[in-house]
Amino acid sequence: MLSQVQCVPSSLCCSFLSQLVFTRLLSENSRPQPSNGASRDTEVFFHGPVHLCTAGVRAAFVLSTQFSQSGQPKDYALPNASWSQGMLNLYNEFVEKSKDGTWKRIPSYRHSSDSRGKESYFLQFLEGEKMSKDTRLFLRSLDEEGLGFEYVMFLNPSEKRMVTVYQPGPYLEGHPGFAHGGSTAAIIDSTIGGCAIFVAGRVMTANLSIDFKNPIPLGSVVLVDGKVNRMEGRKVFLSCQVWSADGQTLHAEATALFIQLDSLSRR
Ligand SMILES: CCCCCCCCCCCC(=O)SCCNC(=O)CCNC(=O)[C@H](O)C(C)(C)COP(=O)(O)OP(=O)(O)OC[C@H]1O[C@@H](n2cnc3c(N)ncnc32)[C@H](O)[C@@H]1OP(=O)(O)O
Repeated sequence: MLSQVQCVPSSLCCSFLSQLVFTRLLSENSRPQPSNGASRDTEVFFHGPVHLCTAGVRAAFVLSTQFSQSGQPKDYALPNASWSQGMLNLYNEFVEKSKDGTWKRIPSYRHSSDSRGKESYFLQFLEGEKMSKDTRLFLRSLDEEGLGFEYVMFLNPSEKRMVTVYQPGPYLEGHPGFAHGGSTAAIIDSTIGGCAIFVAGRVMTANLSIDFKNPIPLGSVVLVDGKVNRMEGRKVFLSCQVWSADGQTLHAEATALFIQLDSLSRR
């Protein structure tokens, strides 16, 4: 099957009120699912008015889950209870590879305003843009662990390569039991987007072409492996493959063109 995907939105803009409504929808209608199994019980419906009391409690919950106990922004690229053993194994493998500096784990925050960690050079370019504190980065837009995009990225600077250890959750369902192709496109776009930002600073996706080879079961673990192939002026050419954790199944292959938005070159 050959499909072309262009233009994946990079962020979701949520007002505070819509966050409250959204978190209530989640609390009323969803139950965290075991991440190692596909779930069909993932549709969200609105049943009634939002009670302020409940919303307040939910808001407090949301805020408390976005910050660690030290008050620092929560780094979402660390293991949580929804990660399967397969996810942990791949994560540990790359943590091990990071000990000599070859690879570098990329921290990941929910809001653009959380992007000031010392290693978050990928996201610093957002600081100059007018985004409110309530603006959520697309792949981190859910409040509960394991439902959507669970992932951690590792950068290999010398190879201009980024791998993402990725476990799609039940909210990303397309065909029953499998990840929607748009969600696969989003994780590919973000993985190679990180590569492109690393070599070229501020960039946008101009073209993303994906061959979907085999469906990705929800709750399974895949490795998204992207790299920069070459740069020509402002054009950054990249490629990416999505493999099952055991390396036996090629789920998707992609090529992409990103365009550098200004002359700021980071490498
Ligand atoms: C770790 C943290 C993780 C976090 C990392 C987070 C990463 C997030 C990644 C998300 C990225 C996105 O989804 S971004 C959202 C989706 N993308 C967009 O919305 C982009 C919309 N398009 C645009 O804004 C524009 O078209 C641009 C910026 C792409 C290009 O406009 P421009 O700057 O005026 O450049 P332009 O002169 O048109 O083109 C420059 C050169 O590129 C070529 N070019 C332009 N577009 C194309 C194209 N589609 N296919 C072929 N070639 C093209 C032109 O021919 C030209 O070549 P020559 O004549 O020089 O040879």
